Amino acid sequence: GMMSQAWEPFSDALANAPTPDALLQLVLQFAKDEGITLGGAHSAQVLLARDTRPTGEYLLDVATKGISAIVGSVALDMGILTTPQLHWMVRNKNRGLKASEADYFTQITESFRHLLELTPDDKGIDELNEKLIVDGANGIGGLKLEQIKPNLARLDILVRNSGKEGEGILNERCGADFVQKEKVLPLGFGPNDVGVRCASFDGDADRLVYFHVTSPSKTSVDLVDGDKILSLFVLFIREQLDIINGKDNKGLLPTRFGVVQTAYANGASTEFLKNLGLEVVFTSTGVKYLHKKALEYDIGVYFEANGHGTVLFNDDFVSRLESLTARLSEAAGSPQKQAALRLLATSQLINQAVGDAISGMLLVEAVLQHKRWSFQNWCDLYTDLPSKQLKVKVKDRTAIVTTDAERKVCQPSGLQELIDKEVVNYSHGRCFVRPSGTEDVVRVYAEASTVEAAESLAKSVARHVERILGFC
Ligand SMILES: CC(=O)N[C@H]1[C@@H](OP(=O)(O)O)O[C@H](CO)[C@@H](O)[C@@H]1O
Repeated sequence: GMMSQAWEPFSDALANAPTPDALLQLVLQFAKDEGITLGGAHSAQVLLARDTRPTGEYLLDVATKGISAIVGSVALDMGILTTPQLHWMVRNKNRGLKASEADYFTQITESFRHLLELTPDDKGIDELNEKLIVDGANGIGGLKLEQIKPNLARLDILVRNSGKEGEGILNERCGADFVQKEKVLPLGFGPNDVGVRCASFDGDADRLVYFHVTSPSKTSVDLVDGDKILSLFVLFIREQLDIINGKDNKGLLPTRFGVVQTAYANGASTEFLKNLGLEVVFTSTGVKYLHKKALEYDIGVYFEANGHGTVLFNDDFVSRLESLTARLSEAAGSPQKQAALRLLATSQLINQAVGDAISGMLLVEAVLQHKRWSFQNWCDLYTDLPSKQLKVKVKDRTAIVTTDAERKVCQPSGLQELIDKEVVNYSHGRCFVRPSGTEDVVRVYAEASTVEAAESLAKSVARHVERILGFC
């Protein structure tokens, strides 16, 4: 799982230790405070993996030395992997399950095949729907996808920016972050791709977005971001739960089904989900918050708009689901049994440890085939409100303190009132500011009914932030 948040100050202190001796003292003090016996009977296995960048080997070497310096701990080099593969391995190892890369591939390709077998008979697939072009961001995800491609039935996948030697630089003008933020074609895509379904991974393959090339003469794309991927998953899971439980959720498998978003979720997606009668909750930005919240449900779906997310199935719920499928064994072809089997296969396919572009993509593909939906059907679920994000460099970004899942500012006083005064001038206006957790900037996000209005709202609020916090 995620590192305990209470340990974050310690990890910050470690990273900033001024001397080797200070570092040693920090480790000793921390071990004492936390009651950790160093060099005791308990050993620790630390699983390491790296990406394709030239720095990888050096980093692996120093990490191995660091781990070996702690008596009783052993470093295991798992090779070159995507981030979600490594998370999956750690989770499986801690549960005493098979945890090799071959096991990962077998699990996702088998559960994908199983889901396709459970597609209703009357629903076929046309040729266009089988075609999928994937932008691998010149990272590790494209290489891994090439490996499993031959084992994926009913999918004709072409990988570009595949990470092969010499094809391009990691994340440069390609990848999920680029496509989602810039809303333009990644390198290697062009007029010949009009009408074909395309997906973009990020460099370490933990984010996924989809897009369509709109016209041969334009570089802009129709984007399907994390919010719409979440909405597709939610519709599919709800459909299966409704088959099992009826619309009142009082049937064979009463289920607590929750959806978790952040303030960056497009307002149109939240409205869409609420109109389905779903419980939508908000957390602060960052997967560690979303993941924790999603664990509170029998089935918890979370996504950041940037394409990072997954679907979590609670262990008890999976046991109930398994015994239900066993009980329904007499009626193998019954709709309820089929729906229960689809949920089980979904829990096997989608990574339970962290967001995973490869397994997420396979679930998208299985659901589109299940629903017999084109990319356009999916796009038309709802229309995104235009939005704009800006970064403001200030003297001290931590002067901004937020509340209500970062949607309101409580410090410095007066700033929230200024934002509110701007927002009322815009139809469908929404705006929030927060200090970034990964860059030394304040992020401004605005939404409104037109692109121009969203930009203008974001700029007005950015000016207030600069004035109050001091531009730098
Ligand atoms: C607006 C945005 O995209 N924020 C990103 C970014 O966090 P910030 O705290 O906004 O810098 O990096 C995080 C880690 O990758 C990611 O989880 C998050 O969604």
